[in-house]
Amino acid sequence: MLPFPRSGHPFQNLPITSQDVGSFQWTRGRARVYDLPNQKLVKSQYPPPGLGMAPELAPSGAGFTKPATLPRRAYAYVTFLAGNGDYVKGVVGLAKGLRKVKTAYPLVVVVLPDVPEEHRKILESQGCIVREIEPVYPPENQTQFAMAYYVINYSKLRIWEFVEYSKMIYLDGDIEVYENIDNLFELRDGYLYGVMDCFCEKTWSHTPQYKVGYCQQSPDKVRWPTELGEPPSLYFNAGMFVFEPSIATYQDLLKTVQVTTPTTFAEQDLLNMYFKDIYKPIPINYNLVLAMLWRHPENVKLEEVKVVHYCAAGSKPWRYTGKEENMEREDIKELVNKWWDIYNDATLDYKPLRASEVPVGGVDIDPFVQALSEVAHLQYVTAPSAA
Ligand SMILES: O=c1ccn([C@@H]2O[C@H](COP(=O)(O)OP(=O)(O)O)[C@@H](O)[C@H]2O)c(=O)[nH]1
Ligand SMILES: OC[C@H]1O[C@H](O[C@@H]2[C@@H](O)[C@H](O)[C@@H](O)[C@H](O)[C@@H]2O)[C@H](O)[C@@H](O)[C@H]1O
Ligand SMILES: [Mn+2]
Repeated sequence: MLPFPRSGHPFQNLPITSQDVGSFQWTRGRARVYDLPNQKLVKSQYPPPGLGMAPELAPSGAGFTKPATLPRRAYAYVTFLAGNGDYVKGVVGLAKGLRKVKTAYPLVVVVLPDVPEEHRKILESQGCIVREIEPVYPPENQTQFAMAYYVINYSKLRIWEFVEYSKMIYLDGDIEVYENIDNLFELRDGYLYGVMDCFCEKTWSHTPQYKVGYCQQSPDKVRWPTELGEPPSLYFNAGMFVFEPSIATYQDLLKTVQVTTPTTFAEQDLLNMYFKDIYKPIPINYNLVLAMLWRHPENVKLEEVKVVHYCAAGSKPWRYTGKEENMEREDIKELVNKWWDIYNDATLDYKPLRASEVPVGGVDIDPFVQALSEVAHLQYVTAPSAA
C-alpha cells in the first residue's frame, strides 16, 4: 500500500483513496484524472484553496514539489493514427523507441473514429494515452494531393486543443526516435520548431523551386533567381514539430482550413503558411527526411541523427520490400533494420506496475508509469474502472 498522503503532498487533505490509477493531467491548476485504459474522466479535483497554481511537476519524476510561482509545465509527445491499416505498427514502434531512449514524458495517440478497438487496446498495452478526435476535412476541392490519403492529415490540427499540456512534440507514426530529444521541450515559448523539408523529390515537381532546382537545404547549390523575387519562406516538414497547444490557435486554425484552398501537401502547407512568422528551424538530426540521404548527403551525418522519418516512398519499415527507387541503398536497409530491432524488442514492451509497486517519488521510471505513479499517490474515490 502506498504511504499516503505523503507529508507536504498538495492533495494531502483530500478525501481520496489509493484505488485510482490513471493518466493524470493538469488543466489550469485543476487535476483531471482519466481512468486508464478507457480514458473516462473519473474525477476533476481542484487543489485545496490556498495552493494557487498547480504544483510544478518535476520532470525528473520526483513527484510533486511545493506549489511553484512559475506556471505549471506539462509536456507530452503526440502522434496521429487513422484507419484500420498497418500504421498502428508505426505507432507501436514509436512508443517503444521513446521508451528505449527513456523519455520523461508520455505519448498521446490521437485516433480517428475509424481506428478499431483492437488497435487502441494494442496502443494502451504499450502505455500510450489514446484519445479519440473528430476528423478535420478541408473544403470541397479539386486538389491533387501528393498522396490521396493526405486529406485525412488535416485531422492532425486537433492536437492544438490539448491545452492540458503546455508544450507537445508532434511525431508522425512513421518516425522513430533513436536518441532522447526531451531537451526540445525546453525551447523558448512563443515559436513553432521543426526541421526544414527538402524540395527535390518529384512530389515537389509542381512548385517553382523544383522547376528552377532550388532547395532550402542547399540554397547556394542553385541560387533562387532574383527575377523571381524573394526566395520561398523557410518550410518545415510537418512530420515532426514542437508546439504549444492553445484553444485560440486551435479555433483559428480550424477556421483557416475552411477558407484556404487545399494544396498538394495538405495540412503541411497550411501549417507552414499559418506559422510562417514564428517558425524556427531546428537541426536536421531531429527529423531526418530520408530523401536527404540522396538529395543532400553533405548535410547528413547519420551517426548524429536522433530522429528518422521514414517518409520516402517504400521506406515504411513495416511494409518495406526494397523494390522502390533508393530502397536498395545500404543506409536505408540499416535504418529499416534499426526500426525492426526496436519493434521486435520485447524488453521494450510496456510493463504496467501495480499501484503498490510504484516507487514513491518514482524517479527514473517509465514515463507512462510515471504518469500513473503521480496519480497512484492521489487516492481518488472512484467507480471501479471498466478495465
Ligand atoms: O493510413 C494512414 C496514413 C497516415 N496516418 C498518419 O498520418 C501521418 C502522415 O502520413 P505519412 O507519414 O504517411 O506521410 P509522409 O510523412 O510519408 O508524407 C502518418 O505518419 C500517420 O501518423 C495514419 O495513421 N494512417
Ligand atoms: O500531408 C502532407 C504530408 O507532408 C509531409 O510529407 C511529405 C513531405 O515531407 C515532402 O517534402 C516529401 O517529399 C514527401 O516524401 C513527404 O511524404 C509530412 O511528412 C507528412 O506528415 C504530411 O504532413
Ligand atoms: Mn510521415
